Amino acid sequence: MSVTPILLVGAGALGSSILKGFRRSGHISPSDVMILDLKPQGEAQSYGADGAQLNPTPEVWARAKTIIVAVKPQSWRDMAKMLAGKLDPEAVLISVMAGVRTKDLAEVFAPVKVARVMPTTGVATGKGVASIYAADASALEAARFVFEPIAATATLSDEGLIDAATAVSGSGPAYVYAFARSLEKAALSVNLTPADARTLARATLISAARLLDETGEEPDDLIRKVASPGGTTEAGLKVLCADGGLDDLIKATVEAAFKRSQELG
Ligand SMILES: NC(=O)C1=CN([C@@H]2O[C@H](COP(=O)(O)OP(=O)(O)OC[C@H]3O[C@@H](n4cnc5c(N)ncnc54)[C@H](O)[C@@H]3O)[C@@H](O)[C@H]2O)C=CC1
Ligand SMILES: O=C(O)[C@@H]1CCC=N1
Repeated sequence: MSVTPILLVGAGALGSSILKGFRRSGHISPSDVMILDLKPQGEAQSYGADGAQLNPTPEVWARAKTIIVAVKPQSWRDMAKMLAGKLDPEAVLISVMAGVRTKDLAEVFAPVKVARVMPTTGVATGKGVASIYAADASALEAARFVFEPIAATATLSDEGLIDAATAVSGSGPAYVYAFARSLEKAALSVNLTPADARTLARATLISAARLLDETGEEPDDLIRKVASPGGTTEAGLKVLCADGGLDDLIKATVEAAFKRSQELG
């Protein structure tokens, strides 16, 4: 199976993160990448300088073996008008768009095979998260080849689960950043300086995540190691988790994102 050259359509927040991930992992080199974007910015430009083809002619991009579509769900049909009928029939199209269904993509791009992937912007670090769904074996293989070196992956058995993955991990980094923001604000309210509040909130989140990663321990076990009986953490957790409040809030958050993902297509 030949995965390259890869055509990335849309080098915005996520597309650029994917490019940065390729740079980190080295499994796809810039010379194996073509980029189509209406207004190519930073990472796309620097890929161009390093050998990627930036907005090449259709004769050139039509040779792509893998097409990664990373435009907004609302603009995919406009983008499709430009690509449909011009792609290599043996190519695989990987959509990272929330909500847009395989059935709709296949209708426009057949006989090109389709995979759906829901990554996080963390792929930029080479340690993102990506959920993968493809009914076709070659499409699944291509999606794994592209994303496994830059993300912890989950292969989903049913396309409907992509909406769930979108709500949990696709959107998830923003929930974590929102928590960081709240912790920083709270640090100010107990009189830390803005600079210290920023450092402590961020470093706490990063070091806690690192411990979760490196120890493989369950959150409950890690909580027990922080929370002394009758101590400060216990006092804080009594507020944070009172009456299942945190569970309820996160559940409602994920359900709202899940519903929106179902609507987006
Ligand atoms: N940002 C994120 O964390 C995640 C985003 N996604 C999905 O990735 C997709 C892209 O999202 P973002 O990167 O956040 O959006 P974005 O707005 O930052 O990037 C979209 C890019 O597509 C380009 N574009 C639009 N129409 C085009 C066309 N016809 N031809 C070529 N380029 C075109 C724009 O110039 C822009 O650079 C969305 O479908 C979203 O659902 C999925 C997972 C995570
Ligand atoms: O907010 C969104 O719709 C996209 C999908 C997951 C993350 N960002």
